[in-house]
Amino acid sequence: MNAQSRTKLNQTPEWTALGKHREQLGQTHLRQLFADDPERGTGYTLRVGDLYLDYSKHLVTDETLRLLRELADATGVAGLRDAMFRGEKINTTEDRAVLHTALRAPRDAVIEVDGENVVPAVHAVLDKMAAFTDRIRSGEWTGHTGKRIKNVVNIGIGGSDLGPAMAYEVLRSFTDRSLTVRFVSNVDGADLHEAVRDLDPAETLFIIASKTFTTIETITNATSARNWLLTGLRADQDAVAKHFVALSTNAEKVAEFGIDTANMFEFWDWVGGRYSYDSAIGLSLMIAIGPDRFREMLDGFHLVDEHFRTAPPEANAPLLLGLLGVWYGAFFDAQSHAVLPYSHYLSKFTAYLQQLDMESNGKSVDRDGQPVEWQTGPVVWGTPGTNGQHAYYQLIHQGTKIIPADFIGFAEPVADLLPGLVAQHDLLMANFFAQTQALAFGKTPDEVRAEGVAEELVPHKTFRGNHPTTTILADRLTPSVLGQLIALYEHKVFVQGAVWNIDSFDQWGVELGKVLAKKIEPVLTGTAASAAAGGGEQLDSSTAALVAAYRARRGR
Ligand SMILES: O=P(O)(O)OC[C@H]1O[C@](O)(CO)[C@@H](O)[C@@H]1O
Repeated sequence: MNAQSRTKLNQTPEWTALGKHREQLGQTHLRQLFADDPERGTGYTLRVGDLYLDYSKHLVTDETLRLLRELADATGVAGLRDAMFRGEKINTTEDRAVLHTALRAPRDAVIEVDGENVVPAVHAVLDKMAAFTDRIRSGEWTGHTGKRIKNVVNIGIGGSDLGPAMAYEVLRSFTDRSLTVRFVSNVDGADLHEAVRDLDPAETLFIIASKTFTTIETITNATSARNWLLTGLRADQDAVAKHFVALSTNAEKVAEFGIDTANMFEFWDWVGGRYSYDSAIGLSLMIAIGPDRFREMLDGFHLVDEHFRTAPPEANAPLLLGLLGVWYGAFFDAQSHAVLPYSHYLSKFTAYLQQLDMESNGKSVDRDGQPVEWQTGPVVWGTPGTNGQHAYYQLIHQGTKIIPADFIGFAEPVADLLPGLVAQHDLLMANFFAQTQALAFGKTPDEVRAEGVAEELVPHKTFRGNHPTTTILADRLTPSVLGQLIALYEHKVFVQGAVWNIDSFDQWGVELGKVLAKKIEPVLTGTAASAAAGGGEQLDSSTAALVAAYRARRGR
């Protein structure tokens, strides 16, 4: 559908129909929905690759799902999806194709951007990464002094950090334990300090990951890392070649920094930063888990890409998850979405999803630049489940807000868990199943009374239930399963952006802060033309007072 001629979302008949349906649904309880349909727990499920997805504990009926699919039809989700897979420039504000799906396409696929098949270049870079990985892991690649590389430090931020840092944690049990792999992102010097303080520079490889190679945090940390290395080795610039490689789209800036472009692993402007960890940005991960495991992960991504592209709407998992989010945002006023993994290895999973979802769909104008009149992306949050149970679950169970949540768990513990710890997995998973049950069905006042609870405590011990959750269960956390999970969320975010008619692939909202920081920094250091006046810029009275207090504390 042409964005220019598109009817506003909240003026479509499909939206109106959903609104009416919501009114009819009223306070209908999940207890009722389950009582009405004994097959609900098995019927409202999908299987995608290795993922078993249960959406029965959602506040939906067959009619809700039908109306939501009609909304997807009316808003042209399938058309936009096909345009994305074809390599059309659907990121209109940046005039770019959106082709992270090409990063995991098989060698013989043909995907064209501006008339050129991009798949051979994708595989050429993957092959180059694999060859480099093998040289590092075998010890063939040595540092400037001839020592074997034992430490790998990835320096990047946002999409050039969160993906590999998350996936490294997730796949720890598949990593080469003889290598130390660390991730530095924060421009706070403490981050780099803690990452390198116990490392031998002669054994350390820095991977500078930056799509643009202009990101101030990354270039600042990379420069400091270079100084640390050269000082530690008492070497000159020549040492850089054996200790620094770059992951970037910008060869000119890489060369300017002093990294040989032969040691650069390329990607392309049609890979968004938050969609990039299966590109060259994943090099640190590939070094940690090896090329074969990395390719298994890509196959997992591809499996879900194909599912999203070809599965019918009623069995299409990303479509379903995306539409459920639209439903709660629009018709239940849900403001946030919790992602609660029951796996310690997924401890950085939600942080990764925050960028994926919130940088993509945190928009308030539509594709034509008109203000939207409906909720867009939710606040995404969460930490591993059992820890959350002893912290914020109270609010999810008994607070005043509705917080749809995803529960992610695995039937088997990871392969190399110490034998004595394997038994704990049943307890972990008992909590996993118990929580979605408690959230859905709650505990009525009568049930509380039946336990002999004093009347004045009954309201406090009642759980109203009816809190919607999705359960995602897989047999085991493997590289392929990780790829499947990430692709599932990528496409869910895509579906929501398509329905809301926003550009999910730009991120103009990060720019203003960057520009202002550039202006304020010389004021802090006293190198601005007129520090008091904000380097020629008039600071507002609050910021001016804060800056003055800072400068005074630093003796300036
Ligand atoms: O890879 P780069 O160019 O250093 O950018 C890092 C991150 O900065 C952002 O542009 C936001 O500032 C993200 O979209 C991106 O992932």
